[in-house]
Amino acid sequence: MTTVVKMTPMLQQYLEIKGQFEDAILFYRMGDFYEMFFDDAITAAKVLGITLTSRSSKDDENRIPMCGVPFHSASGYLAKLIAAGHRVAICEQTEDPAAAKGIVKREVVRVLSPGVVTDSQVLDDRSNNYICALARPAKAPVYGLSFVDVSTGQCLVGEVEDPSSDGSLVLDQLTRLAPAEILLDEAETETLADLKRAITAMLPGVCFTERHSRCFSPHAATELLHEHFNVVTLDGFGCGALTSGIAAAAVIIEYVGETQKAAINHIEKLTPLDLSSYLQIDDASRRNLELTQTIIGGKREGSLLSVLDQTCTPMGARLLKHNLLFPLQELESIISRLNAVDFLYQHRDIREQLRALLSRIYDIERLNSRIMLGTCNGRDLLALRDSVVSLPDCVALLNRCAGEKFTAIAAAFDPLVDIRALLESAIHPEAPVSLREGNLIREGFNAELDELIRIQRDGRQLILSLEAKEREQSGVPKLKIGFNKVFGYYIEVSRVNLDKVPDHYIRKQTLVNAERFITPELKEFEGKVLGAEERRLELEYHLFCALRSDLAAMSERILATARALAEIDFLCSLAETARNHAYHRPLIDESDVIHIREGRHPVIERGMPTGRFVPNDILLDQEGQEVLIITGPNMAGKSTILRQTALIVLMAQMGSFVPADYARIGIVDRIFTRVGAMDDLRRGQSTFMVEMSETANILNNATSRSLVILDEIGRGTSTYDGLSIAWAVAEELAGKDDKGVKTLFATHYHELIDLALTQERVKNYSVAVREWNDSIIFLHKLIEGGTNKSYGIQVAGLAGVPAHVIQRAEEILKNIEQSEFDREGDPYIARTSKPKRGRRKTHPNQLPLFQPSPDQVREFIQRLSVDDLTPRQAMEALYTLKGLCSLKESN
Ligand SMILES: Nc1ncnc2c1ncn2[C@@H]1O[C@H](COP(=O)(O)OP(=O)(O)OP(=O)(O)O)[C@@H](O)[C@H]1O
Repeated sequence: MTTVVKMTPMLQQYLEIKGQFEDAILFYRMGDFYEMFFDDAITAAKVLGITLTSRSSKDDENRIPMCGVPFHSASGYLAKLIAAGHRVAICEQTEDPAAAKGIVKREVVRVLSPGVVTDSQVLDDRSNNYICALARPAKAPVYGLSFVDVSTGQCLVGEVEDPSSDGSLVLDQLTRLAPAEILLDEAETETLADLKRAITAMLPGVCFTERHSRCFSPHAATELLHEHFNVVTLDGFGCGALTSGIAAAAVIIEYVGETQKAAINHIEKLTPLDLSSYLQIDDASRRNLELTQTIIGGKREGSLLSVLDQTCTPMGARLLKHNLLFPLQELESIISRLNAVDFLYQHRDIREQLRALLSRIYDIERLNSRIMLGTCNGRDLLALRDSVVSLPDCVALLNRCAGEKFTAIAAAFDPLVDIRALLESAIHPEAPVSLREGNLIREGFNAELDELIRIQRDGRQLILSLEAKEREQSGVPKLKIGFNKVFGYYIEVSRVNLDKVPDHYIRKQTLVNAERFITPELKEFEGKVLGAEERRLELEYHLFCALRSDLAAMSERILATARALAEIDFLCSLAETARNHAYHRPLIDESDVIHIREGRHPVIERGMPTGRFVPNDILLDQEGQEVLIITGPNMAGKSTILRQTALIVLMAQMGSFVPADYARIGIVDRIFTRVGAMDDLRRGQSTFMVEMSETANILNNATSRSLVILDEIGRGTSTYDGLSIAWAVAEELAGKDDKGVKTLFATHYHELIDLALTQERVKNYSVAVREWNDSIIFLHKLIEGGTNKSYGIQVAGLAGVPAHVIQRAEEILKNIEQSEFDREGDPYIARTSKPKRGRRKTHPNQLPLFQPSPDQVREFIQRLSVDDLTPRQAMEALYTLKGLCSLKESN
C-alpha cells in the first residue's frame, strides 16, 4: 500500500482503526457526520443509495472513495446496513476537538451486527431477534446451542444430541428460532461447512461470525458465566449438567459484551431449553404447516400465528410466537395454561378490561434493555412512564382471576409504583429524542437545575427590559436586541437611525440596512445567560444518565413485570381468539387417542364466509384406527384434513382452545409431516430425494406417541416404485413398535385401500364428492371407506385445461381402464386405430406388486377348469402357481 505512506494523519488513524475491524463497515465520526472510506464507502453507498464521492490524499492521483451520513439521522442508515446483513463499527471522537492537540482521538464504541441490534427501527417488535452460538467442544455429536435476544435479555441454553451425518436434528432446533446471527468456532469452519450451507438455505440472510476456539472452551465458559451472573454454580439456573450448552452461552455473552462495550446485566439468567420437554416438530413440518409464515412468500399473514395472535403488546406477541414454536408435552403445564385461558374465556369483562390496559403498555421489555445498555432516550422513559401507569389496575384485575397460573403471574408482577413516581417527577413531558438538547428533566426535580432554568427564564425578561431601556435612552424606537452564534447578543439599529447611536456602542457588524453593536452591559448579561444554558444542558444530561442508572438498578423488577404482562397478554389472546372463532377447550390426557369432532382448519376457514367450511371428524386410536388411508379426488380436501388435524393437536398442546366442537388429544411427542416439496431446490436436493429423506426420518424416529401426516408419498418417481414405497411405508407405520403410529395418509394410489384387508390397524376413509352432469361437486366431507376415483380429468377441466386436451385425456383413460393395451397396443397411439384387445401385462422387468394372499391362490385353483385345459394352458397354469408360491416364499 504505497498510498498509505502519503496519507494524512487522519487517514492513517482511520486505517489503524479499520485494521481492527476489518469485517465491519467503519462509521468514522468527523464533526456532524459519520464518514466511510475505501471499500466500505463503495458498499455503503450502494446499500444506502447515497452519493459516492472521493477525497484527495496528499497524492492527488490516489483519490479515495468516500461517503457519509449525518450523525443525527444515522440510525435509519444503520438500520438499512444491518438489515442487509452488514456489521457496522461506530467510531466516535473521544476528546473535545477544540482541546485536541493534533488529530482528535477516536475509538470504536460499539459494533452492531444483525444479532445484537436493539434499535426499534431494525427490529420487528412482534418477533424476537436472536443471536445464536453453536458449540461442540468435544467434537462429539452433542451440540451446545444458546440463543440470546439482546433486545430483551432472554438467554436460552440447550443441547442437542445429533448423531446424523448431516446435522439435521441440530438444524431443526437452530431454524426453529431463526436467529439473525450465528457464532461458530473458527476451527470448525471446514467440519461445519455443510451444516452452514444448509442453514443458509433455510435462513437466507443469516449472518455467520467466527470466533476464536479459545472462546468455546467449557472450562473458561463456566468461569465467564459465574462472573457474569455473579454466582458460584449454574445449578440454580438448572444448567449445571450442561457443558456444550454452557460453552455456547458463554460465547455469546463474551461477544455481546465485547461488541456493545456496555454492561449487559439485563441478561440476568440462563433459561434451560430442555428440547425433549416440548412437542418436537422439525423444520420441514413447521414450514409445511405454515405455523409462523406461509410457504409461498414467507408472509405472516395466512399463517397459524396470524390467526392466533390477538395480543395487545409486542411482549405478548413474541411470547405467543415462542409458545407456538414450542408446544408443550407435559400434561400438567398444558392443563394449567388451558385453565387460565378457560377462565379468561369465561370472564369476558376481566379479559376486555385487561386487554384495554395492555393496549396502553409499550414494549417495556425492550425499553428495559435499552436502559441497561445505556441507549435509551427521553422518549423511551416517557413510554415507560405511560406504561407503568396501567400496572396497579392490572394487579387489581389479576387478583380477580382464579387459578394457579394467575397466582404465579401475580407473584412476579410488580406494579412499579415507585418507578412511576420517579419518572413522573423527573422526565420532562416533552423530552426530545436527543440527550444533548435539554428539556429532558422536569422542573422541580433538581434544585441546581431549577436555578439555571430561572436564570434563563429571567434572562428573557432581562433582555426585554434592556431593550426597552436602550430604546428609551437612544431614542431609536425600533432598536432590537438579537442573538446569533457568531457574535452572541447584539443591538441592531437600522441605517436611518444610525446618527442616534450612543458613543459607548461598539460596532460589530454591518448589514445592508442596519448595523449591529454590543455594549459592556450586554456582554455581561450574555455571560450569565449563555453560561446558564450551557450548564443546564450539561446538568440535564448528567441527571438523565443518573436516572437511567437508577432505573437500571431496578431492571430485575421491570423485567419480571414485563414478562408477567407478556404472559397475561398471551393468555388473553388465546381466550380472545377462542371467543372470536368459536373454538372449544380440548380434553388433554396421556392416552393414545386423537379424537376430533367437527374439526376445522383454523386458517382456511378464516378465508371463507362463515359456515362455508365443512367440518370433519377424525378418530385415531389403537383399537383398529391407527393408520387412516384417505383417498378422494383432487381438490376434495384431503390435505386440509391432514393439516387441520396436526394444527389442532399442536394448538391443544400449546394450551389453546381448538377449532373443533370436541377434541380429545392424547399428548403427542412429535408431529411429522411429509407434505409438499416447496423448498427442495433451495436445499440442493431433488424433489424425490427430499421426499425420501423426510420419509426415512419419519420411519426412523416416529414412536407410537407421534402423529404422522403423509400427503402422497411416492409421487416423485415412477408409479410402480412410488406405489410400492407408499405401501411399504404405510405397512411399517401400522406395525411399528408392535403398536403402530398414528398416521393420516392421503393418497391417489387407490391400491392402498387393499392394505386394510390385511392390516388390522389400517382403516380407509375418503373425501366425498357428488357427480353432477359431467362435473363434480366437492362435499369436503370425510366418510368411511376408500374410493378408487380420482376425477383428476374433471379437476383439470375446472382448472382451465383446454377442452380438446381434456377430451383426449378421457379417451386415454378409457383405454387404460378397459385394459385395452398390451405391449403392442400402446394407449398413447390408440386415438385413430382401435387397439388390439389384450391381457394387461406386467412389465417384463417388474415383479407383480403385492404378495398373493392364500385366498388368491385358492381362488385361482378353484377357477381352473381342469378338463378344458389344453396341455399348453395347463403348463401355463402350473407356471403361474409356481410363480405365486415362490413370490410368497421370497417375501
Ligand atoms: N372442509 C372444507 N370445507 C370447505 N372447503 C374446503 C375444505 N377442505 C378443502 N377445501 C377447499 O378445497 C381446496 C383444496 O383442498 P385440498 O388441497 O385439501 O385438497 P386435496 O384433496 O388435498 O387436493 P389434491 O389431491 O389435489 O392435493 C382448499 O384450498 C379449500 O379451498
